[in-house]
Amino acid sequence: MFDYRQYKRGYFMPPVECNDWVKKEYIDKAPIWCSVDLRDGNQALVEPMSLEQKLEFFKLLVKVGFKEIEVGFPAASETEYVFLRTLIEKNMIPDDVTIQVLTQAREHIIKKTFEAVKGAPRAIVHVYNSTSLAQREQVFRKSKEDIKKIAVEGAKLLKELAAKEEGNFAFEYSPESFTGTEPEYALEVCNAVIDIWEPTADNKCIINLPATVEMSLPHVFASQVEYMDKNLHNRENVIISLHPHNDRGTGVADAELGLLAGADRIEGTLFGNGERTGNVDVITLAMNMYAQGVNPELDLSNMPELSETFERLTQMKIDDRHPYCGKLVFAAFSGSHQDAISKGMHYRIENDTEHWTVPYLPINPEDVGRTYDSDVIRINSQSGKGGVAYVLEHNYGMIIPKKMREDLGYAVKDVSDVNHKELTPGEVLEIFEKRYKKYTPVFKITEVHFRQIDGIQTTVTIEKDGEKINIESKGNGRLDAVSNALSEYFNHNCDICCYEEHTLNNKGSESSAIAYVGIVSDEGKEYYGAGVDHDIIRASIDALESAMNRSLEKAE
Ligand SMILES: CC(=O)SCCNC(=O)CCNC(=O)[C@H](O)C(C)(C)COP(=O)(O)OP(=O)(O)OC[C@H]1O[C@@H](n2cnc3c(N)ncnc32)[C@H](O)[C@@H]1OP(=O)(O)O
Ligand SMILES: CC(C)C(=O)C(=O)O
Ligand SMILES: [Mg+2]
Repeated sequence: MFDYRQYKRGYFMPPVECNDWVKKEYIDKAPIWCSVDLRDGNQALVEPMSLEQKLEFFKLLVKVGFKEIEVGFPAASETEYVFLRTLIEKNMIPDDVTIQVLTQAREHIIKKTFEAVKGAPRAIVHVYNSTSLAQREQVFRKSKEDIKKIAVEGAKLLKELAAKEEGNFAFEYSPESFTGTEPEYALEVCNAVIDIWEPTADNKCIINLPATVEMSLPHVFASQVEYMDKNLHNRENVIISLHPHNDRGTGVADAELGLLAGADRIEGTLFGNGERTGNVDVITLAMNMYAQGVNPELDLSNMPELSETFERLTQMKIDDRHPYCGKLVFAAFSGSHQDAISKGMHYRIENDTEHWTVPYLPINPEDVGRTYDSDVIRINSQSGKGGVAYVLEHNYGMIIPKKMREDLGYAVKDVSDVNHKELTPGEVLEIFEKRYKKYTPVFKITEVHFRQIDGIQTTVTIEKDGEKINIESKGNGRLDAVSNALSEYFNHNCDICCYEEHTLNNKGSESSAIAYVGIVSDEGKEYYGAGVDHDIIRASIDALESAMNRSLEKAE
């Protein structure tokens, strides 16, 4: 049954208008980040991570710069318990990192959690119970008062056990399923918890507002957060944390608007792994800040390493289009994008190396460990001359003349179209060489001599149909003289419409020159050739020879 009428909106708006967040334009500082990869991310995996895998993941999170890491639900399984004990007993928790553990608001589970966390230098104990209308009615079958009591009893037990234990404990409470909870009621429960914990400036507590299941447009969530922000008791000593999931595909928007609405902290995961459609993706959030000139306070400079480790440890796959880290997110196949990127890159070098403004690339791919060579301009049948020229320049130092680019662009596009495949830079070079270098189906120039008498006089020896022929001619310059010789002999126009040359710095060999020559045929069509030689005259004559051959071949 595909019937929309079975669904209705399950969220609740705050009782008063809460839309001050609308006036804020952007997020101006990084929130407190808390990774929940090892808990929420892990509980969503087909095969939760082993001890060794969790240890490696923990090190990765520390390297990225998380200062708060939810390491698990120690009452859940032996692996979770042993992992936590290993971190503590082997002193693996850096001084500036605080671990966090999750527990249901149930006495035996809270007690087991405190046992597990014994000896930790610092820990956030995170307790939760569901508060939504649906969970109250269907799962717990309890009144609002009874559900609040679960939270209050849990909060009391945390305080009591922490007082008995040696250690530096902070507390976090989540009204789980907050997004399906009436905001006034969520507020009442959270305030009851805060009143028990009595947080101070030196010992703040965390109230975590989860979008356990995303139920609304992100602006509704932001209004709910703002309502809590404005009405929580002892607000200055409370850290408001958000924990968005991504059921509607707007987890990032929830987090961003929620931060505008007053939140201080974000719980999320790398690449958005997590229950169902995932937790909010911390990488996208952080990179969104970074791309607006705000320090995200996470080091995401080696995205390929992060991606590889994540995929290996979780068996999850990062989508090719995943923001900032997918394989294709910096790739431009289409002609107009390539052209703009290529021009933007040149503009950057010539005008402003300090700021990144290249069209179509929100950030510099090199910032996250990607390369221009293989990641940005990629060639297929959607590509254009700008992209093809960029690939040759970037990979082989060839600066294709503007006039020649269209001819080359269509030649490359056609090959890709016919073969139905992307072309590597090497294959683009091969097309260039086949088409323009030493292209001699009609004749070959075997010798050229010049004499400087009354301009330039030349004898050009060509080989045609197995025969050697000497042609005498003259011109204003050497190339002009050879062009005249060919034109006269073949009785075919060979006017030069394009001539450019530059040195080619081939790694490992002496530098050579490349010349590009374009000629106009009798029918007014342009034909191009290229030549490479240590001697620039030789390179130019080779280029002219190829262009003339193509022109004659077409005329035949
Ligand atoms: C949104 C989230 O991600 S929340 C985190 C979810 N993560 C996990 O659940 C992973 C780890 N969990 C587990 O390993 C197990 O659930 C355990 C070990 C914690 C508990 O196991 P069990 O007691 O066997 O099972 P279960 O979780 O089904 O318990 C259900 C009971 O706890 C109650 N309960 C569930 N959550 C809570 C809570 N947060 N606070 C208080 N009671 C709760 C239920 O109402 C139910 O009560 P009932 O026995 O009276 O019907
Ligand atoms: C435990 C809570 C915070 C949770 O994971 C959720 O509500 O999504
Ligand atoms: Mg969650």
